[in-house]
Amino acid sequence: MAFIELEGVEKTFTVRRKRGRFTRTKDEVRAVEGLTFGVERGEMVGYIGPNGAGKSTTVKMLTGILTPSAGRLRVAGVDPQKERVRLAQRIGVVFGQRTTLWWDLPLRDSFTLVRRIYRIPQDRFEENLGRCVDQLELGPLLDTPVRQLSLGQRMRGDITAALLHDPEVLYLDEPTIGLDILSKATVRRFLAEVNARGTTVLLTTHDLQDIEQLCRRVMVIDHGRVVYDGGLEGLQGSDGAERTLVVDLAGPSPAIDVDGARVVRREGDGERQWLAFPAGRSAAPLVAAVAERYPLVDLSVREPDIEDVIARLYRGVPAQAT
Ligand SMILES: Nc1ncnc2c1ncn2[C@@H]1O[C@H](COP(=O)(O)OP(=O)(O)OP(=O)(O)O)[C@@H](O)[C@H]1O
Repeated sequence: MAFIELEGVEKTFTVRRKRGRFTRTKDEVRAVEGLTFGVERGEMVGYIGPNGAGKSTTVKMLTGILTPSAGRLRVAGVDPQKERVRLAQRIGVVFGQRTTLWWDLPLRDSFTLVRRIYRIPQDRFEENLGRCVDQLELGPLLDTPVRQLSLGQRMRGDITAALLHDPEVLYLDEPTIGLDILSKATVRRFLAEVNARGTTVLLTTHDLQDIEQLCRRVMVIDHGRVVYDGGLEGLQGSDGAERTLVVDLAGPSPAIDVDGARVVRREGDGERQWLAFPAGRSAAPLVAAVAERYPLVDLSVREPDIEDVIARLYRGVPAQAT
């Protein structure tokens, strides 16, 4: 059995809506339907999808906050709904949009409270705190009340709070949202290190650079279903994705006309042109065709833009999955 395992998991919300003065109707929202996947111990997996895809609902079920309407779910062998408190000792959660720290207390006191809540032995607490403070550069901030911290500083505090009890699994929901470039780099470096030490990480983010830099595996979810599960490279080579051949010609030229590619951009009088072609196809025949008919001086191939590929993937999924 995988470390995190979901089998046919569904979650339906019933929403009561007022229609007219006396009538109310019940609408069903299927947040997650038939979700099946496994994550092995020690993996770091990107869990991405458009707004409303069902990501938060999944994480809430994995932490035991929500109960699935159907299906089976296990985290580290534990059923989150039945043993939520026991599971809490083994997982850490960071929600980028809201803090779990105490607003009026200095950062240091928030960490002490976390120690008491999780009953963390003093030596383990000190060792973990020391490492986080050091790597996340929190030393000068320990006596600052949380409300006075910048978003990036607060986020680093939240990540620390989630790791003090040595969780085996870490769920991260938008851990770099709103951070400046330096804070993002610090947080990413730290998360890579946390994962390298053996913590299993499920990372939800809209910043695809987080995924590119941290995750070998990515799951794309849309309308409550997994629509892609694999490496980022596979996503770049998936249906509809395109690579671009950039060609430099010896002089002005009309739009290049060759089979299997189309000009998407021309610079100057056509000395430089960009040709899009399916990502899964080899560039060699295309290069040969261009070289035969045009005065080719230089060329390069660009991989598909990952944002673009994912946008296509989202659009390609039918709105009403059956
Ligand atoms: N408590 C609730 N009651 C009713 N509907 C809900 C509830 N929670 C979520 N939903 C609906 O379930 C669907 C999935 O929502 P969810 O929050 O899981 O998406 P998400 O992928 O996390 O989105 P985002 O990227 O915006 O956070 C949406 O249609 C949402 O409106």
